[in-house]
Amino acid sequence: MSNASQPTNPKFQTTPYPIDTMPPGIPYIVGNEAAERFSFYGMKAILTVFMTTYLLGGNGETDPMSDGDAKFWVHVFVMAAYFTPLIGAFAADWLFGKYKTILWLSILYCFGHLALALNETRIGLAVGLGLIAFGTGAIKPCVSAHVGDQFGSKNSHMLEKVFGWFYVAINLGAFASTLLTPWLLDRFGPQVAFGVPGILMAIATFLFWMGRNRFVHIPARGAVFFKDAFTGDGLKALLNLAPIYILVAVFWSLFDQTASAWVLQANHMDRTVFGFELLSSQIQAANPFLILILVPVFSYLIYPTFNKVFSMTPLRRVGIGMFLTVGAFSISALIETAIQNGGTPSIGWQVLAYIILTAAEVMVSITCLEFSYTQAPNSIKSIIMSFYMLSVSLGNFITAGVNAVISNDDGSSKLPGASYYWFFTGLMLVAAFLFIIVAYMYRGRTYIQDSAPETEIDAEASAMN
Ligand SMILES: CN(CC(=O)O)C(=O)CN
Repeated sequence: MSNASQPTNPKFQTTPYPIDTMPPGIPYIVGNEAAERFSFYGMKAILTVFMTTYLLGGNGETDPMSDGDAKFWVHVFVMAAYFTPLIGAFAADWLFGKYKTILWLSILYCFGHLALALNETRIGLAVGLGLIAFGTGAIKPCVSAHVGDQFGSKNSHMLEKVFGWFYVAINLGAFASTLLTPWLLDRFGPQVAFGVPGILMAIATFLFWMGRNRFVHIPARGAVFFKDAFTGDGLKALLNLAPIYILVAVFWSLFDQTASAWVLQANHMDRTVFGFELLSSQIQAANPFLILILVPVFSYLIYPTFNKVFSMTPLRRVGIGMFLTVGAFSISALIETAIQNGGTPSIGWQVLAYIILTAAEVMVSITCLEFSYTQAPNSIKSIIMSFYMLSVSLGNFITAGVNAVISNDDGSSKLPGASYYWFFTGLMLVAAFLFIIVAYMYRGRTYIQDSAPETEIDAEASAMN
């Protein structure tokens, strides 16, 4: 299938380089992603504390939100940030191609950071978060698909490892910013704390532009896009993947509570580590830090070792990851019981929950990224990636929805204390069992940019066996 449906700059390479080594555009994409994720996670890390402590009213006095409202709005924001990928994917695959879509929307994203840094009221918050949700979400599926587009049949064997390293870059940025921005907020206030992530987003945009002559630019499909996307192979791939994404949404519903419920829980824990008292929002840095350790451990030790006795196919990894998430949330439920009984448990218990949850993330999230890319027909790679990202949006919709339903008028909760955590643990357990059935029934095909698709049987074998 030819990709050259829409004109593109004639200087640009429009098919993968016929090489068996690392494509030359990868360092620019990975560098861009690390800086962009620094900006996103830095801002997100301080969001709950900003809303519940620093937010100003129209009269310039502090006018903070309640814990319940902050939890609700954080999840609405993340839900929006993972809904807009669909818009970016349409823009990229149908009209503009991935490069232009990413570049223009990144500029919009920078303005979002600017609004947060310059206006500390609900207006600045709404405008800033609106622009950021649109920018970060709409570029996200395009960036992931752009990684895959750099590879052809000769170097496609490197895809699994590259998606692993891509994820490491994300978390390198996230780790640095999750430690730094809470400290900036505490020390210098919201303008500096929101301003620094904005500068990093500007650097991310510049880095991406620098890579323009090294990238493979797969052109947009133009008029034939809708036919490709919603008939034949495109529709089949979407329908095959939909049940998987719906169940993976439950994983994200729990995972993203590390930015809300777990931060609020950490307020009631003993956060002293080696004589230093960490801020409750800084504990979130445990996740990206653990990713940096666990990705190589899984790639080079756990998967190869397990593969000798039990093939760790993509769908099996995702299923195991879901059961691990049940374990992680059970620990947070037990921590909550201890707090309700008047205790001040050590933050070490939450770190233990983070270790299990991050192992689950490696198995669910990285696998889904690579799996979604390979299962998507070539002309709608961004679209399929955006449908995967909708599962994150759906997950946060579930969390925001549950929080809205359980909140009483007086600010108390219908699921008080540990019952809140047990509710989500039970939901995850049900989803994990259903996933076993869905994975068993999955039928799909593998597509790489310059090769013919594998047959259903081949792809099924590589997915399940
Ligand atoms: C949720 N992610 C992926 C991302 O793209 O941000 C993480 O890396 C969380 N550790």
